[in-house]
Amino acid sequence: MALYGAIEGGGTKFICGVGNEEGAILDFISIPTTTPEETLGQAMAYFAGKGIEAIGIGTFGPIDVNPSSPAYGSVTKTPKPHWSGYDLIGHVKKHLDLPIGFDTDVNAAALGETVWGAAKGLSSCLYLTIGTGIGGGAVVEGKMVHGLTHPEMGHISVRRHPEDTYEGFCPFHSDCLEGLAAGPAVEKRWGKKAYELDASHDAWRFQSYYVAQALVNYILILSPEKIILGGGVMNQAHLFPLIRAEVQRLLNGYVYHPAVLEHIDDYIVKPGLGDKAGLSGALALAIRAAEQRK
Ligand SMILES: Nc1ncnc2c1ncn2[C@@H]1O[C@H](COP(=O)(O)OP(=O)(O)OP(=O)(O)O)[C@@H](O)[C@H]1O
Ligand SMILES: [Zn+2]
Repeated sequence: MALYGAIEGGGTKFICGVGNEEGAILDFISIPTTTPEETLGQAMAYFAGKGIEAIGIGTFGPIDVNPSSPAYGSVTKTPKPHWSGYDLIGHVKKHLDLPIGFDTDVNAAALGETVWGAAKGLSSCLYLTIGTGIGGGAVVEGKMVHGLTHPEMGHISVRRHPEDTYEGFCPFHSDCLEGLAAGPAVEKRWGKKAYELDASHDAWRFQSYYVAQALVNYILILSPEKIILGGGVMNQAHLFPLIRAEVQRLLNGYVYHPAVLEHIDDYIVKPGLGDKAGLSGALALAIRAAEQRK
């Protein structure tokens, strides 16, 4: 069976793996994210001699995902030191003469989930990660959503909880969704690590208030057939029922579909691919890139 390379590029680590078209990850390594040359140098050394047919890259952004743009495949303007403007695809091409699939980590994860995971068999799904930041990706009618650039679902505006006095930490918008509900916001607001807050803590009432508002907006705009919530903060599994109930409260019967009205436990779910959603998504990107070359 043919082998494919996958890279999940994150702010703290790059995970590189080799898998097959059944979605099996046969091997992977984790490389710390330092400078682009150092990190990608190690990644390219890993793939050398592995016999892969194509490579998929799902990465943190913002990135240029427009194939007709001169900067396609590069990181665009980011506050992250060393990475602004870096040509990721250019680096990979110097080492591997293969079809390359390229997208955001979250668009890749959404794709992987529709191919092998919780949204298998569906033509749409939304994947939201709530970690150090908040990022969302979506597949609609079988394709990742792109436009002017790529979606930036973490930075939407949400209504403030009336009891919340925390100013928010987003350097661009202060109290956007990410500024109020990513892991660092929870920790700064309460002065404790998120995993130290027990299930009855007010933190989770605030958290579900914000995340549910975001999901309601995504539901109303994109109408995804499945919503998948990943990222470190969602390890707090008790958030799922809180978020589902709040989504139903906010929609108030308006989206008249059994998925939302009756089967919401099966509509807003954790990743079917677990902590491999991003890497499997990159694998799915590689397979798509190989198919498009044919
Ligand atoms: N068990 C947990 N409970 C609550 N919060 C957690 C838990 N584990 C990690 N977090 C929080 O999640 C954040 C890290 O998220 P994650 O593990 O998804 O890493 P990440 O890849 O750096 O995030 P990002 O996708 O934004 O780059 C931290 O703010 C951390 O406090
Ligand atoms: Zn923001």
